Amino acid sequence: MNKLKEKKKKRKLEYNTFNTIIYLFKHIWLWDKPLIFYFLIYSITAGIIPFIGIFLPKMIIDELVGLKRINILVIIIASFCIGGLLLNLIKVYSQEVYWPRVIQIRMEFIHKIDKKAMTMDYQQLERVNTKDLIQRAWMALSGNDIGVEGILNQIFVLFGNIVAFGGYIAIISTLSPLIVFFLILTVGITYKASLGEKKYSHQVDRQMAINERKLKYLDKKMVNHSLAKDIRLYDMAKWLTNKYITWCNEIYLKLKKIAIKRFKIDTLQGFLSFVRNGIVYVYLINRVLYNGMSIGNFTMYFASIQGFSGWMESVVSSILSIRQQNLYINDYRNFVDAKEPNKNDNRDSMKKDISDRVYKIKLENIFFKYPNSDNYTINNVCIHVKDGEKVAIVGANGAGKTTLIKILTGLYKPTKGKVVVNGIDSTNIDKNEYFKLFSVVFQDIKLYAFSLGENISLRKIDETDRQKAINCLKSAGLSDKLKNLENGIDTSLLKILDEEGIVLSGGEIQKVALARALYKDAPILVLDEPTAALDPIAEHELYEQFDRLTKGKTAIYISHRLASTRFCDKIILLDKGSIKEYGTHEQLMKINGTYAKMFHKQARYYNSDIKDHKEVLA
Ligand SMILES: Nc1ncnc2c1ncn2[C@@H]1O[C@H](COP(=O)(O)OP(=O)(O)OP(=O)(O)O)[C@@H](O)[C@H]1O
Repeated sequence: MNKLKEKKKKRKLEYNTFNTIIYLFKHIWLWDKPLIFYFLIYSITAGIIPFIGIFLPKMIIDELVGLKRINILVIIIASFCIGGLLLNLIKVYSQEVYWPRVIQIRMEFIHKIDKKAMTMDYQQLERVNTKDLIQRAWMALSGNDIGVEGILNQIFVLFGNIVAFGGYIAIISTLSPLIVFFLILTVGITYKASLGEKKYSHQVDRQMAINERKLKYLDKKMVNHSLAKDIRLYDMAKWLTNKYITWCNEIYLKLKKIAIKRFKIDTLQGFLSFVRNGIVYVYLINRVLYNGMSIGNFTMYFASIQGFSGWMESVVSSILSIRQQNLYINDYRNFVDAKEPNKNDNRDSMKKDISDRVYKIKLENIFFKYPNSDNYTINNVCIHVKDGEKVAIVGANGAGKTTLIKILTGLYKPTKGKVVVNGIDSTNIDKNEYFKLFSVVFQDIKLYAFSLGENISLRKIDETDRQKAINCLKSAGLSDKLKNLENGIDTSLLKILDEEGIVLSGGEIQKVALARALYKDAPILVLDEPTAALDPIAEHELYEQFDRLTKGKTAIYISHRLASTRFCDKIILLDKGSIKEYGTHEQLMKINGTYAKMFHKQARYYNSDIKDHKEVLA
């Protein structure tokens, strides 16, 4: 029983329908005030128009059956037609003005998801849960009939119906309040049945968010050009297709269940409407035959009852739909408006404590555990980096080097311990100010299908210091490439948005990333395996220029090529998340531990390479 209550409690919506409507209109007021005006105009005209079709036939029939005055008939028909035409024009105009604006509002809401995803805590974003939340939030904005647009469209219709309500009630209640009650009863039964179906279909949609995420992932992989080689050479098509079919089938089975529920409700609705019309016909014919109801009134009442039934069905469907759309908007708000657990709102500004770009960084007893992991990936790490120092972090695959960099740069919050910059705990420093301290090149470099210049500055091209971007590209070793580009830094990268876009090699991409880091010109340069994709000459040149590239900066350098670490003041050997050895190259060689062993092993393969470096260093 308690479990059931708990389940019910969990399912309770955070924002009720009324709250959501206020939320939406607050945003519309903020983004597009005139839309509310068009909204009202549409509602009023849409509410009045149906009564033209109800009153016009009655008045014509009354006149034809009664006094038969041609001039009065002409006046009636002309005034109703002109009035109807004008109202229709206003309604259609406001509708046509309305829909592109509503799409614009949807775009604004979509952008709120983007903004949230771009600014939220990185660690939080990485979680699978967050990915599902984002997928569900997207659903609220995935079309014209769903979520934000769906609810606005329905409110649009509902407002029109509310205006019509007064008119219908006034007409039908003069006939018989029992008929009104009977009509409401039949519609009430359909409402109740449909509500269950709508809730069920939303639950299915929520589960589908997971299926859709899986399918999207697979879709992207199957058409991804960079995977096309593997797909062919490893004959992966069958394997991927099987997964695709399995996941598609899961979706199909869920949709089938909804379809069956809908079929049952539609059948019930059809049956009720058949019974309702039959009873109303019998009642009205009886009144004409035995109670002296005029043909004009028969026409008016019949049209009103038909209109009212249609009206009620439309109101019920609008209310159901609004309630259903609110479930999607709850999902949206649960992502967009959720408070982040890792967000630190109580930050000091670091600027007052720091002068002349001098940064002393201390990692104090850092422990870090990934979610759902039992073991610490980083285990009691203490590092002190002085200003301008060059520090290398080495270690086997999976030792925790990249994780440590993510902690240092503020992307991950340590599970225990703290990162201290110039004596201030980094959690007390404004996140954006903190990020400004680092120029980082990670292993998984991403290029954007924009111009080369924009890929360097990560700003609009007219906000880019073009000469600085060119200099950075040259420093990163792309002088020759740049010379060959007809449009220089205006050349588009990738062949996604521009057919003329260029495709860079792995090494060139790494150089672009280095140029990007140099352009940012942050006081601390962090390079995670910057030479992994470089040819020996380019690698050689990078070592040669290393001092110049990092001049005046603190540099942290992850590399598997131990020869490169000799440029550094300190070397940290990480093993299973702990610091195993710590010192200069000479010191570590002297103690003849793991570093020395790794160095000797590599030296056998890179012997000639090392000789070259010695020459460079000499
Ligand atoms: N996002 C993540 N979620 C869970 N575990 C992770 C995540 N990223 C890395 N790990 C795990 O943490 C460990 C350390 O990974 P990390 O990438 O820091 O190692 P690394 O020393 O940089 O390795 P490499 O030299 O191969 O780049 C690995 O065992 C890895 O599986």
